[in-house]
Amino acid sequence: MLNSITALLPAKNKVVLWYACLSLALSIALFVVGLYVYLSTDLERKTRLAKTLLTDQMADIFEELKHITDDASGACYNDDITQLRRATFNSPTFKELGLFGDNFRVYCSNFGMVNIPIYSTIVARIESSNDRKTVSLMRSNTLGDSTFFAFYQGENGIGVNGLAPPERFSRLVDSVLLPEYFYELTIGRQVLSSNRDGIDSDVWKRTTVSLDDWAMTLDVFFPSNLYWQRLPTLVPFMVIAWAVLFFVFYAGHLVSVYYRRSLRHCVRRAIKSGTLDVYFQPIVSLSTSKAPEMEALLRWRSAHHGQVSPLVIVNIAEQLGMMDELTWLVIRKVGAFYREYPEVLSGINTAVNVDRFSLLKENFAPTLAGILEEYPELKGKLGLEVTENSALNAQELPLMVSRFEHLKALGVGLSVDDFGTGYSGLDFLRRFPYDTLKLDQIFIANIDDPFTRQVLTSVTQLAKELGMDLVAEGVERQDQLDAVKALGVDKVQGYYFSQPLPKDQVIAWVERHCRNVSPA
Ligand SMILES: Nc1nc2c(ncn2[C@@H]2O[C@H](COP(=O)(O)O[C@H]3[C@@H](O)[C@H](n4cnc5c(=O)[nH]c(N)nc54)O[C@@H]3COP(=O)(O)O)[C@@H](O)[C@H]2O)c(=O)[nH]1
Repeated sequence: MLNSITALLPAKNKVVLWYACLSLALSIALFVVGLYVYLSTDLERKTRLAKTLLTDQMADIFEELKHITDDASGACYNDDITQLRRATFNSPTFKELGLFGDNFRVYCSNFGMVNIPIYSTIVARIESSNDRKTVSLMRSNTLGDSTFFAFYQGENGIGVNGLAPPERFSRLVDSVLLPEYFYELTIGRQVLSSNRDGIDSDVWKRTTVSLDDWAMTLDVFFPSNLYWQRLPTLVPFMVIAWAVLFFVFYAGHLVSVYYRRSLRHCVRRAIKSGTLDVYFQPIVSLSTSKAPEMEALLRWRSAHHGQVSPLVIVNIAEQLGMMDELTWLVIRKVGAFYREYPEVLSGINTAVNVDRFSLLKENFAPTLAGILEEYPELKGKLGLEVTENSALNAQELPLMVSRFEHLKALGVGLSVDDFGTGYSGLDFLRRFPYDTLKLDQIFIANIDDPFTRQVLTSVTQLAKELGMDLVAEGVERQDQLDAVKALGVDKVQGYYFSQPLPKDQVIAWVERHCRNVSPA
């Protein structure tokens, strides 16, 4: 049903409605389950507390009785009666106290001299208990039915029994468990205190603890109506929790949307999913008027950020440590391009830009060899363009030479990109077996400048002497083309001939210009 409602709403409202429903369901669940857990835990905790209080109370009672036997004379003199009366008056529990002898007959009480036999079952329990004490629940002449009795016999044979109405004994339990819980406190099978009759609903949980020394058992019940009475009182808190959860979810949603739409995240996703595009820019040979080479260049239109410059993508990939992944992605796309158009591309090489730090890595050449196995169409057709944007240190220099040799052995061509702007000086050219030197477009843009022209003349001569191909990048106009021609540069890349093009357009371009290359 929610689906059919949300189908009618605009996207933003749908999200709000979903989070509102989710947070409402969670806050209800939180309080519904939480209340049950709370009451169950509370029941356990209060039952344990009641047991502790009962145990302490028993200890106090017998301490009280012991004092009385310590001072008793063994007869029922006035002093004994007075002492019993005083003790009864001061006792928090007992309403009546009596003394008994080793024949287990009560001979003296706070009311005067008496002669009452103690039941044989109780005598047996006193005699069998370790410290000669027991409790019982029975009828007494003075306090009536269900009187709580405690018996203690001292080492001198004189014993004392204390009588109390059960509620005097159980008031501590009441103070802990009432009014929430129902309970039943029994001695043996006799009920000492209980409000169990009041349970008028299902019992959801029952906890039982025992005071084994006294055969006392405390049963505590958690009735369902306690739960249903409490639940409505939590509604205001549920509403607050709903609002808080909604705020947290919605804020989390906005943060995640912001993150997912961030350029960094979009670039990562595009690299992972391989949704970046590769365009191709022809490099034209002036001597043959054909395009024997192309440069593969990244292109990407993001749904959220529009057209993103390859420089930005490369920069983010560097920060994310994904440069290798990016390089392999581009090379595979070039491989797939060759597989798609084997005939048109049969005489054309393609260069891919590579980060110098990727080249230094031990696994670079082996991984590239693996890709060349994957795309045999690329063998002998792939070139790498390396820009020297930072100087190599003493350890990197020999390493780079060996990496270059490995790559050459794979049949991969190597070009110095942007020559003249980075660290690619003359010493650099001497050390590395580059095939091609690409003049940076800044020189072509300033080709009218006499000093620039002087530099270009020297570089062109040097490239020829070293047996390297020379490519002039960034040729846009006829005068620039004439100038590079005059310098003796053979290969030209630039908008004068073509912009970087998507694969189907570059195929059309190659087919159109395969014989005669003219300006775009
Ligand atoms: N590691 C990788 N780096 C890459 C990859 N693809 C691109 N890049 C790097 O981004 C730089 C910018 O590339 P791009 O915006 O594509 O610019 C190239 C050409 O479009 C541009 N060009 C070519 N002819 C002309 C011209 O006549 N005028 C003009 N204003 N610009 C022109 O020059 C850039 C050529 O790049 P390069 O030869 O590499 O210097 C680019 O420099 C790369 O470093 C990639 O896959 N991996």
